[in-house]
Amino acid sequence: MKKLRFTKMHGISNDYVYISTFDQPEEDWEQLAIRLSDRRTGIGGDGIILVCPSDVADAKMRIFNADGSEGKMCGNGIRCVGKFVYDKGLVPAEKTTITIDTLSGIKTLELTVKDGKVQSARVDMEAAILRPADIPVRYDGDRMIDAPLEVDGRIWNVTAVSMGNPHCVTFVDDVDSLDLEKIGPHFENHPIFPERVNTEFVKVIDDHTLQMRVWERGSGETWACGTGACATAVAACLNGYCKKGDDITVHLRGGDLVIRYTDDTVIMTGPASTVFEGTVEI
Ligand SMILES: N[C@H](CCC[C@H](N)C(=O)O)C(=O)O
Repeated sequence: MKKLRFTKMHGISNDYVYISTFDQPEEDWEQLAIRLSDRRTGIGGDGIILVCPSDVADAKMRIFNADGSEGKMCGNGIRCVGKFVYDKGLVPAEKTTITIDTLSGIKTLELTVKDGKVQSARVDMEAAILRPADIPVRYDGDRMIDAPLEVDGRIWNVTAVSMGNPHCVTFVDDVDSLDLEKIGPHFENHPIFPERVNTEFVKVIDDHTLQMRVWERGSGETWACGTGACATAVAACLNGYCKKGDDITVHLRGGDLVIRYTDDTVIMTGPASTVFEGTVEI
């Protein structure tokens, strides 16, 4: 029986099983993501994240959702990958600005370190993508902003944004009362999103504060979504609720992220936590 070493980590309760391939062999990650994510028969998580060697960055990450599908970017995940790489000495202790390669390109992180351990990270998430074909979303206009969309018999106004992965943002008067288990899958699998979609349900608190719940592609409702918080802040600016250049606090079920949307990039700042280490028989 083979054993696999893992580290359980989370970014404001968006939790993943982190596995290093610096010193462990490749496996069937799609199947393992399904098995290890199960909160009763597995380790439990919103998916698994691989921390791999890279020739072009300090490390490379791959993320697999709980249904085994591979995502192209994970905001809460990349902060934890930065913590994993630094805390385990995969970069020198003086190196607190690191790069992580992803399927959505190389991202730069500025790590906040205390007592030799990363507490949080400021991530340059790069430019928001708004061209429908690049999100992708089947939509004729040049950007999908505040557009009506029928989902499960109701009309919602949605804004489509990619942060390297697809997001559908809709603004509502109250997020706490939404039945995401019912409505989430209808958004996730809506035919206008050929690669499915992550959906953010957002209440505007004021011009620099948002409250958000998220139904993630491949994982269902998670307690936080970093790329989703970025897409939400971008959509709030595009819809006139918030202003470009301001720090926007996004309240998620698991905690807060601070997002700044400028003309050429999106900056996300938030915590990263290690819960426990272990080995699992596979
Ligand atoms: N479910 C997402 C990947 C995880 C993103 C999220 N956990 C984050 O923190 O950005 C997708 O399939 O695009």
